Amino acid sequence: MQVLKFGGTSVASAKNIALVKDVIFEKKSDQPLLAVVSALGGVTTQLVNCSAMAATGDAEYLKELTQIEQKHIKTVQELISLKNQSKTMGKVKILLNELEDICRGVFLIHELTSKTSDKILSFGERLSSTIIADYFNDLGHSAFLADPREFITTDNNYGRAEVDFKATNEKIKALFKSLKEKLVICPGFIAASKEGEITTLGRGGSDYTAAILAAALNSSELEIWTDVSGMMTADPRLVSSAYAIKEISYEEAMELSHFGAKVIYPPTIQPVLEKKIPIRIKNTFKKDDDGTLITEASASNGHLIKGLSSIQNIALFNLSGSGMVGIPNFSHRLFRALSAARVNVVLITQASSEHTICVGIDAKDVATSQKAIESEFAYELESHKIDPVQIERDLSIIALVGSNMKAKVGVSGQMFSVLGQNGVNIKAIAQGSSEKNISVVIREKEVKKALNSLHESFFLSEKKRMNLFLIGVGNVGSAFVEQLKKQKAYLSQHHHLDVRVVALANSRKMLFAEEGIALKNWKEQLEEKGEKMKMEAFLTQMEELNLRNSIFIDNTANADIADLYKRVLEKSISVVTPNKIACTRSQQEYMDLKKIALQYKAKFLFETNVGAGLPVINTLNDLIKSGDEVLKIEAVLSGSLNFIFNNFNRDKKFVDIVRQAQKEGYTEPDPRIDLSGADVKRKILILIRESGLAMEMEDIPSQAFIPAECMNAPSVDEFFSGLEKYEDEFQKLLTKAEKSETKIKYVASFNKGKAETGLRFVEKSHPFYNLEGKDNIVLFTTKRYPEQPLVIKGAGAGAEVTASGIFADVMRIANTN
Ligand SMILES: NC(=O)C1=CN([C@@H]2O[C@H](COP(=O)(O)OP(=O)(O)OC[C@H]3O[C@@H](n4cnc5c(N)ncnc54)[C@H](O)[C@@H]3O)[C@@H](O)[C@H]2O)C=CC1
Ligand SMILES: N[C@@H](CC=O)C(=O)O
Repeated sequence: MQVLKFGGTSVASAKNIALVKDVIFEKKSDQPLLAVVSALGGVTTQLVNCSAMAATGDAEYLKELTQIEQKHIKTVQELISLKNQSKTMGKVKILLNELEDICRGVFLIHELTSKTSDKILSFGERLSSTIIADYFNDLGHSAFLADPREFITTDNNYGRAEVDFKATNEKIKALFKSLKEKLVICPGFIAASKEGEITTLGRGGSDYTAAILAAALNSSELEIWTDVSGMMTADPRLVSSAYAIKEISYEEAMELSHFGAKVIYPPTIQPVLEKKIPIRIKNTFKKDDDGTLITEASASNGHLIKGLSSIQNIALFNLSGSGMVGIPNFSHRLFRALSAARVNVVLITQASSEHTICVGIDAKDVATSQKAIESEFAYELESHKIDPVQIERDLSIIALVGSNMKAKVGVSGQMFSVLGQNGVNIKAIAQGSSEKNISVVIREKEVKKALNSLHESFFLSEKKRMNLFLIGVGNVGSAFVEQLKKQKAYLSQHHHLDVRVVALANSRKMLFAEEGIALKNWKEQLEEKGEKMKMEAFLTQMEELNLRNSIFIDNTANADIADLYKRVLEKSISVVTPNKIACTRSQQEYMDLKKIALQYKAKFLFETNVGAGLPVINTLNDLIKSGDEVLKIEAVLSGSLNFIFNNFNRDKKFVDIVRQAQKEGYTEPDPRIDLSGADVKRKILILIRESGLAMEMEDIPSQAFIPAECMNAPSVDEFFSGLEKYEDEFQKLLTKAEKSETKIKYVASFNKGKAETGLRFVEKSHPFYNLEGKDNIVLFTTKRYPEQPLVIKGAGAGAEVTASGIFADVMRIANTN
């Protein structure tokens, strides 16, 4: 006998029931088939509401009843051919009339006993099975309508009756032995007491009916047809990359279902589990999907875990106090008090110091639990042997589930590190010695982020998603987005990375898309769909989205945005920036940012602060980390000034070359920052600090080569006019260089604790002499490179190279997280 169970969604409408028919007709086997059906989707809830209303004397119950009637009548009309319709309609009407009479009785006497409630609820399955059996008969497939009241015998614990398996199994075997029909339709959920009264089997009742039948009839498999394609690796409403698990063991399935994957309700599968009958979960709406096969011992999926589960609405009770230590009776009293108050404890942890004990319960039980605990420990609380009970709400439990975790080192380490890197604080931890489940309690608002980052980390074949929040889409920012657009497919294929731009902003507009902005026409989208840029709104939205692996990229030269890094890092969101402002504020502020990044497990990366895309800071970091010491730095650090002096000649005016450098995207948004030497001062300061030394901007002297009047011009335009006026001064610099057969370079140096910046006329023999175009050069003389310095040289300005440096920082974060 093949046993299939169809849940409420599978039989919610005539259209869905037709899909059930397809599933049944496709079973080509000669074996008879038994289909256990639930009530039409939503009907059980309607019956509960209807009877509750009737019991309180609310005449509105009639409306609910009418809706129930209409739903069934409509299903008959849509499902059964005209010639057979009146027969089925007659049966349905009889049942509906009976239901109406019972509800009227409840309404009149204002009383709903659990016995009557079971009677009322039984109509859901009785109606659905009657219609479905007649539907098959109408299609010419003789179907037998079984009545579980005749063969599932229970006690009279109404609402959740206990099955008498001995009697039940005998009756089932006897009945099915004599059946001639190849197709049996059986209502789930209902049974009868020994006295013949209708009873119901409680939560998951239809699954239970199917499991009882499959076990009694020794079926080779039990199929549970529902509206999902099996047990998923995580809740698909929270983790979009979750997928159906192909094979899972009973134990794993029970761990997962207990923790949220509500495809099966563990107590209901007990009968098949005892007989080791496999259960297959299938999707009525996608019948060709594989589904999940649940067996005694499932094959490995090649990963450490089988799935992730989550339960929301959890509250934690924390009891602590010196009076608890070494008192054997303490936990017994706690759990007895909770049990007496009918509170289900979902999670327990106790520190080995015995100084605290922590229990997780459903948030709806908070008041009851608090009352029970405070009353049980009234004396200890009053005498301060234990501290006042601490309650934390708005929590969730998430758990890693899988037998493969057993005896594997580092699983919980991986879990905690992934959560830590994403700023998810763990409030409590529980792991049984079976090592099949590691549960942690976290804040409810972190659940989505936590599940997604764990899912990515434990199912390595999946893509790891990186979420970018980008402010500044000028020269550098635009080049970065364009590079990302080109590289997206490559990153996905070769690095398993799904890098998404979740937010884009310039100084006027900002645009957010949680699932990522389509980069094809990002500029138009920002213009057309973007809302007014407000920094606070940008940050709040980014924080509220609370996405895993988030990176804030600041491609501006703005001080107010640099002010935000602290707040961003404190949310465990990494910061990548070419903006030099944050790193060149006071030594204390610079150190604080680094400390905060470390504390919140976020990265603060700014490779492009010096030498644009050149690997200057990373090389220096590697030297220092490996124990080297910087003795001297000599460098040309301004791409724009190098470009200007390399192109300045008798045929070109100085101001025109400066304009060209700006046009080419080598200067700062405000070119006065370059021409004043401030940009170079910032860069050498960053190198000194990254060498592990302390210094302030004011400690670095610089020689100005631009007349003060020009530098102090109130606007960039007036600055350019000023440059024009002082052309003769610049020509003098050229004459000096020509006469001395030198080249003009703006040089930064650091030696014996002192830094300097300024113009130098370098001779042919100097390594800076042949520095072309917009190139930078950095010479590090260190303890390990004492004679020949370590040299880094190449393009030191320009949107493309800078963008690629930012890209490299993003990849560093993606690869370490
Ligand atoms: N151009 C280069 O070669 C290099 C530049 N950098 C740095 O890159 C950064 C960006 O430079 P560019 O792209 O050349 O500048 P840009 O002026 O072309 O672009 C700046 C962008 O920031 C936006 N922005 C400015 N203030 C804003 C605010 N308050 N809110 C939102 N958006 C704001 C602007 O709208 C614009 O989209 C600067 O910090 C610069 O020092 C670093 C290395 C090399
Ligand atoms: N304006 C800078 C580029 C960015 O750091 C330069 O000219 O070097």
